[in-house]
Amino acid sequence: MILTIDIGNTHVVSGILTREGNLLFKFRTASNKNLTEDEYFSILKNISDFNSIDLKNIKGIIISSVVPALVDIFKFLGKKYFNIEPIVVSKNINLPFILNIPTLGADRIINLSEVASKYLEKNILIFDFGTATTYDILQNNIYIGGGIIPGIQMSINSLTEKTAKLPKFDFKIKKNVIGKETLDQLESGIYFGYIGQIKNIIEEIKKIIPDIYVISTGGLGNIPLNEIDIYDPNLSLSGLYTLYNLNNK
Ligand SMILES: Nc1ncnc2c1ncn2[C@@H]1O[C@H](COP(=O)(O)OP(=O)(O)OP(=O)(O)O)[C@@H](O)[C@H]1O
Ligand SMILES: CC(C)(CO)[C@@H](O)C(=O)NCCC(=O)O
Ligand SMILES: [K+]
Repeated sequence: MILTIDIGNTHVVSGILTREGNLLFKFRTASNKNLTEDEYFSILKNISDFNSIDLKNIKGIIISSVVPALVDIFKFLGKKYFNIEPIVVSKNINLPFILNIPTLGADRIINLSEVASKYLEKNILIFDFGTATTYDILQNNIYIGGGIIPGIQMSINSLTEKTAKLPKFDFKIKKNVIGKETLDQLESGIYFGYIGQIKNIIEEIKKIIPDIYVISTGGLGNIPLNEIDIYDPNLSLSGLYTLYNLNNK
């Protein structure tokens, strides 16, 4: 079995897959810099027991992180509990696409790796709706660039934290762009405003690459937009597995 660990700014998403790549289960923990490798292991052990998985079968670990302070904790975990030196995703490992931009986040590298190996013939645009929303473009298997905007939850949080009278609310699909009460107005504004940003970005990119195939991922990526061709909530996890196989000597 293989353990995949995707460390984001809000959540760490871990997965356990069979050697053949079947996902047995995945779980989310907060990206807590104060947690030790022992505390994280006890969470992993509990959830594995619940799923009747014997962790002694783990033979490989791969980590991607956009939080530098959290990488060591998971490397320690690998060594202490599994006697494994985890593979850490960076631009310096074997990648199935060409990457010439040195600053790209590891979470974006894993998404790109998965689409590069899965959709060999296509030009691809990936949206990832995490803490930040990112978009990335792969053309002829070369990473040509992308963009970064505030995440949906982050936009909601800053709007309600910086104002005395605006209540907390959840992102949800709305029919009315004209809101009535405050809550209704917040929901409508964020929904149509956010969707509008995404539509406009896709429209502008299609002026440059008309035949681009659009994939979305991330917890809030399941937004109903005709412009998005598919939603793949496990893109990051599959990407980690793909990179494990490319880099496991
Ligand atoms: N399994 C889930 N159940 C309920 N909500 C979810 C689930 N997964 C994601 N979400 C929601 O979607 C949001 C985005 O999730 P995602 O895992 O893509 O990114 P994140 O954890 O917020 O950010 P990052 O990956 O940058 O840490 C979460 O903040 C959460 O509100
Ligand atoms: C943009 C985020 C925060 C998205 O998680 C992450 O990918 C990151 O910190 N990236 C580093 C900068 C870059 O991707 O260009
Ligand atoms: K993520």
